[in-house]
Amino acid sequence: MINKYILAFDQGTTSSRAILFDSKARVVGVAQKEFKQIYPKAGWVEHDPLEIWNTQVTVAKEILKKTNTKPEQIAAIGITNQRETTVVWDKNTGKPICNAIVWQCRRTADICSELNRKGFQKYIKENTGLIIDAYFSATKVKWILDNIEGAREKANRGELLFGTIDTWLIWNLTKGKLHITDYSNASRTMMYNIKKLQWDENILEELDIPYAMLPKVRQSSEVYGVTDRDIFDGVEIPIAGIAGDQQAALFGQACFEVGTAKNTYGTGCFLLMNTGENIVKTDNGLLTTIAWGINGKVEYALEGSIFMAGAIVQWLRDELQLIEDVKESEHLATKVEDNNGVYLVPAFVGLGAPYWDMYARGTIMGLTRGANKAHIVRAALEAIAYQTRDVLDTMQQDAKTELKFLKVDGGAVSNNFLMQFQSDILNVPVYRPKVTETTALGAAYLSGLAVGYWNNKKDIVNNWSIDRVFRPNIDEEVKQKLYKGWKRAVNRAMNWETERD
Ligand SMILES: Nc1ncnc2c1ncn2[C@@H]1O[C@H](COP(=O)(O)OP(=O)(O)O)[C@@H](O)[C@H]1O
Ligand SMILES: O=P(O)(O)OC[C@H](O)CO
Repeated sequence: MINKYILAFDQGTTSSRAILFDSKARVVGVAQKEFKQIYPKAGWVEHDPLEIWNTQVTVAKEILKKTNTKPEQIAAIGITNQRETTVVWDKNTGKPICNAIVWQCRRTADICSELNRKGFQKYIKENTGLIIDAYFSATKVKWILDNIEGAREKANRGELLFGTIDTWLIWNLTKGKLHITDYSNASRTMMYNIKKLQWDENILEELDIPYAMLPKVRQSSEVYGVTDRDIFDGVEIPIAGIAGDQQAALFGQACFEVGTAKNTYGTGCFLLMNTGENIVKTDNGLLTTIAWGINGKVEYALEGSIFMAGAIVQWLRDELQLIEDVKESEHLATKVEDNNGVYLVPAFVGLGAPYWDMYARGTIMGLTRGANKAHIVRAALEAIAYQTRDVLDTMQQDAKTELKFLKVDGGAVSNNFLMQFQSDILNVPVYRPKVTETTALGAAYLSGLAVGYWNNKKDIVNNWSIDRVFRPNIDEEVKQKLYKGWKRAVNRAMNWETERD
């Protein structure tokens, strides 16, 4: 019998990846392609949807070739994606009517301020679990309909479709047969009612978004359909799992028990805690989100979304050119004894949880003549850990629970300095698993469960194993002083831009 594998598509903010997993959840191979980040104006971020599709399908084909795998050896495809990023395309031509508006894009801040002024905060929080912010898809769709020529008329005639990246990929994989998303992605749009489990008519009406544009919401693990024959050498591969990347990582980290949590360190940082079938009320800057829908049951999570994490290190590399490679950041940070009073507040696209300040901007504070580039690099890494502490403190308070350990994953967890400092500043052990591709793994599990490749969650728990544990090892007084400095620095960064700007 030929070996069967699961193919995961991990469509992230900076790259498209295809990862092949075997039944022990081992990575058989990875193919990855970066794509263009488009910054048309300060605070705006776009992607070309066609480039996203092309890079994703190219890496999928590449990984099959690289590992000598035939399409018929793929038991199922699981899809995970950068969330909230909004694509609107013409149903008849299949062509996007403009670039995708990326989750980080701030162009709809004023639409959000208007919703705030009209007093929609409570309704949005109670029904979508979210905080009104340019981060989520709803105002991005409104912006497209209001600003792209002819869009509103076409939408009213039922000719336009909206989708997050999962929806866009599946539409293309099935040549327009499926226009679907899953609960976890729908819950990030700010127009999905997470209590009633349906698109929210009141929000759609307020933003003037036609219902006909919206995808059908499905479970995160079920066979939705098959890939078009033209894509993988005449073979139809089942598409059987969908989840937003952060929820997929929660699944891949086997955080199935209520109160277990993971933090993913990629472009941003996303800390999610499983709250089971309960919607935990939070008024302190966290989000309530759908973790996944599986076997007819929907489970929820609390989320702290941090917009800039690993991306700060890329900025040090690409814009300041302080380092040549992101890996160098660890060496530089450990070359100095401490941050020398330097704080970097990475509010480049505003601040997410728990501050939610669309008008905050990046700052470097506490510079003196003694500050050198190693201090700035260290401050950048420390900022990732401080932001995580801000979120975790709030989460423990809201969920009325104390975390015993934090599971971590994502590109930046290879940085040992960052992981140790994270444990120090949280005062919680940090568990780094052997497979840190947990986002892709989560999508693989969701699809594998749907086709019987894996039997149940127990298989997943058994596959999870630790690479290294980082334990708190810092003087209490030093820790407190450091964190206090961070809080002061954040204060200075907040509200830098104003609505008028
Ligand atoms: N050794 C490292 N130290 C610090 N940051 C790192 C390191 N390796 C990778 N990163 C950061 O991790 C991010 C990439 O992680 P990844 O999980 O691939 O992100 P995404 O899915 O958001 O594209 C980049 O922002 C990069 O700067
Ligand atoms: O592409 P990532 O991994 O940074 O994830 C982006 C998030 O899904 C945004 O909500």
